[in-house]
Amino acid sequence: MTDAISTTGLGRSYGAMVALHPLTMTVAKGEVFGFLGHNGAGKTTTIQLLTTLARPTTGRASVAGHDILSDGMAVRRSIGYVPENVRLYDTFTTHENLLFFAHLSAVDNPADRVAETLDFLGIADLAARRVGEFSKGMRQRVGLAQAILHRPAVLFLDEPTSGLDPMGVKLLRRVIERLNADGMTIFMNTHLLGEVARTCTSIGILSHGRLVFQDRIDTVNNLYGDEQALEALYLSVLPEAGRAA
Ligand SMILES: Nc1ncnc2c1ncn2[C@@H]1O[C@H](COP(=O)(O)OP(=O)(O)OP(=O)(O)O)[C@@H](O)[C@H]1O
Repeated sequence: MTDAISTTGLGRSYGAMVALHPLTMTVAKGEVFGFLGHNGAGKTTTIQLLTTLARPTTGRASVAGHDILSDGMAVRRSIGYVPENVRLYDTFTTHENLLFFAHLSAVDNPADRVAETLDFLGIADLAARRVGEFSKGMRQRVGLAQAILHRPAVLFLDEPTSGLDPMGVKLLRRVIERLNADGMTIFMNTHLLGEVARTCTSIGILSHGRLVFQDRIDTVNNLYGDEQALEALYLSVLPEAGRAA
């Protein structure tokens, strides 16, 4: 299997509102895929379908080799997901939260795995603190720890940099690189073109629920050069965004 994600005509409507028009695309194993698009373009909807949190109204998809409709449990076991607003148990400490999730996902040696994951992310100092008192950026980091506890094949990140300070963004970039170097495929929704140019190996751009661009980032960089040029590409496929800018 070479594709981490494969969709065929995958779509979702809410009543008359089409959030995602039938989407056919693949993300190869080992990619860091950046999913771009304006507010309301359908990025979160796509992640919700691929993580089995929402059911498609058309089409199908497989994630880590498992069908999202017929084998949702296997999909959920193979993925990690950090939503834009991480949900944690506020009265528990970081360690208690992670231990709980480690038991839920039946990892071997849960306490060791929690400690390793906290060390890996450089947040061991948060272990004994209660999550309810954390800033958004701190919660994001604990959410990321939770998402990678079971070493998923595919990691979904929805706006992972929102709430992070510049140092946090830099640390996240390094974490993504290290996870990817270990073979994890990363699928991230983001608005930060600079991060995409630096971190991603391929990109897709959604506009009003339709995929309007997909290519490898080195091709984009060769064609368009630097970050400003990626912005120019982005605005050229989203003409209405260009007018608003
Ligand atoms: N549960 C829902 N009920 C009705 N409409 C919805 C629902 N969820 C999403 N939508 C609509 O689907 C469209 C796509 O939303 P989505 O959240 O996927 O966009 P997005 O690209 O993630 O946006 P953002 O960058 O602002 O997070 C929007 O028009 C949104 O209003």
